[in-house]
Amino acid sequence: MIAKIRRLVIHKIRHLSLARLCILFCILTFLFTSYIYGLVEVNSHQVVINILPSNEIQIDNDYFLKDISKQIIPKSANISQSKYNYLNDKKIKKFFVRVNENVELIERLMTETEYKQAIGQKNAYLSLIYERHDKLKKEMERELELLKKEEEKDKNNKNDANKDNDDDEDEDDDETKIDPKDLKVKTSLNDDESVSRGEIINFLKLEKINRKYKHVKNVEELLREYKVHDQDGQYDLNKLPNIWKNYHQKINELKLDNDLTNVRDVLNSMSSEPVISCIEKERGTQIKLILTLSDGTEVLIKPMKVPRNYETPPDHFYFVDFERHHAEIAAFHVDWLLGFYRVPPTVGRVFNMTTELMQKAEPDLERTFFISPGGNLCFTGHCSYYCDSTHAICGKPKDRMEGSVQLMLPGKPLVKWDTVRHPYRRTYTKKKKAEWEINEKYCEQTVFKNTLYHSKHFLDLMDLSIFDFITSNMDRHHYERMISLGNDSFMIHLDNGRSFGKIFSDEISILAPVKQCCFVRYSTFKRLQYLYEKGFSKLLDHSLKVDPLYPVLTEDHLKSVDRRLALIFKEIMKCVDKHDLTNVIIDDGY
Ligand SMILES: Nc1ncnc2c1ncn2[C@@H]1O[C@H](COP(=O)(O)OP(=O)(O)OP(=O)(O)O)[C@@H](O)[C@H]1O
Ligand SMILES: [Mn+2]
Repeated sequence: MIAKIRRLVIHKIRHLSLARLCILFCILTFLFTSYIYGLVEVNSHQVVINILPSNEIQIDNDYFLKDISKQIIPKSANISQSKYNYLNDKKIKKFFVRVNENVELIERLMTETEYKQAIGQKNAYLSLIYERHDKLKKEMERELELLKKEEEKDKNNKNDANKDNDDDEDEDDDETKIDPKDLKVKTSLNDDESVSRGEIINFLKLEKINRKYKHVKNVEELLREYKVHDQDGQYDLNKLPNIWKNYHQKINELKLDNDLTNVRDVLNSMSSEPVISCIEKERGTQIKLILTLSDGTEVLIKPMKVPRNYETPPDHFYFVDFERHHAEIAAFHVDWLLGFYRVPPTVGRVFNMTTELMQKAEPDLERTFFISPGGNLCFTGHCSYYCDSTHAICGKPKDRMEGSVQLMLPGKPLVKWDTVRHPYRRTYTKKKKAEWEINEKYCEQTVFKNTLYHSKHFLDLMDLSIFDFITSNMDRHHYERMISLGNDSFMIHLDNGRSFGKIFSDEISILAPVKQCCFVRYSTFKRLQYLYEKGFSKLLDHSLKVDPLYPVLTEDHLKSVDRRLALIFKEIMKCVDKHDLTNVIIDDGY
């Protein structure tokens, strides 16, 4: 009997281990096939399972730093100082002390006489520009009139001579006609003129006084004005999607909406609202989709093309670099931590390509969908770069696709945008260098002389350079502003898809505006110091935890932002050696 029981137990155990073996085998096969089919994405530091999270993303309220003046330390960000070796940089620490000792000088308001003098100088340059503009316009008008008179004469002559042969000539005439009304103001002074550094500093400082009296316009006012002048009810808030009430209306001349609750709601809805329609964004060099969500919100999608640890190959130029969805998401968080609020809310989302994209796509786009030999759903779309089947966007696996989702900001006819060519634009050619790359004096010789930068724009440009250096974005050819909110409205930091392409090296040329012009906005400096002292990468990682595609940045990417922050201080310190502290760190009241 005992022997019988023993045999039975042994048999059971054998059976059990066989079952265990079976389970183990199943798990291994699952992991292996998942890996092969891309269900599991291998990052440099951890394995992420790409499964759509629950609809509600949990957003941690603590991490968003609302206002620099309050300097809230996120409760849950427990920062271990020892991890950040750079914090021991004695020179940077000493520099902070020095800045602190000079706060009164930096923050000092101009005296009345200084103010009047600065305004006088600024207006003198402006009137010079407008005088020239008017003169040129009048000359053009005169020429146009002469041309018209000659034309009439010609016509009369032709009518008299032979009436048959005038078809070709008419076309030629059309090209020479430029309407003087379309003449853009040339904002730069002439080559033989110059503006001194001292003058520029005064122009920037007078903004601090101007700001006190400035009315900060917002989109809500534009809506009200529109209603007064136009009764078609196009912008009737009762009919407009909620996003207008909850976000767009609060965009103002200084920044996008930075109300934590609003932004949290926008991120939540963008990552979960059902898709109503899907079209391709026109005129893009790389594929971008515009989706309308069920709550009426319009969003811009950049699909995942490369994994998180993708590095731009050393032989690839910035202008052929792939756009990266994770870069768009990370850039939003960097901008928020820097306290700029100039990147529209951006969040990650996993799409069902069949039901959310293909079935909602316009016919032209829908036709580009196909099933790959690997059995995954793919599409190419239409664009000038990478919209061919070798670069198709394919589900990983089947029809699951990651993408960045960015809120589309309001545009025409309510809000007019202005696009400005960046003065430190690269050439977008393989061989030619831009002037700023070969001329160390480019800032004084060109930027100083542009009256557009005799305003807070100049320090906005420095902010943009700092932001782009941190995110390593070499693709800043233009910048845009909502000029309906005012001529000095903030620079919108759009199109960050080509950032975070370098991980282990830093592209110091992105910092050229700061290096050459040697200015940094005081509030930006304080913000950078705050991030440095608290641990930038730690805060950034913490911030990114709210995203459904976390981890958005690899650990090496995170390390790179710490490294770059330290480099920014080193460049500012060099500037201070050259020009003195109060001529570099400028308080323009913004
Ligand atoms: N979130 C947004 N809200 C409103 N308009 C936007 C938004 N994002 C982009 N746009 C508009 O679309 C334009 C093109 O966007 P983006 O720069 O991302 O595309 P692009 O095709 O990559 O440009 P390029 O490839 O030439 O650099 C922008 O200049 C802007 O006018
Ligand atoms: Mn672009």
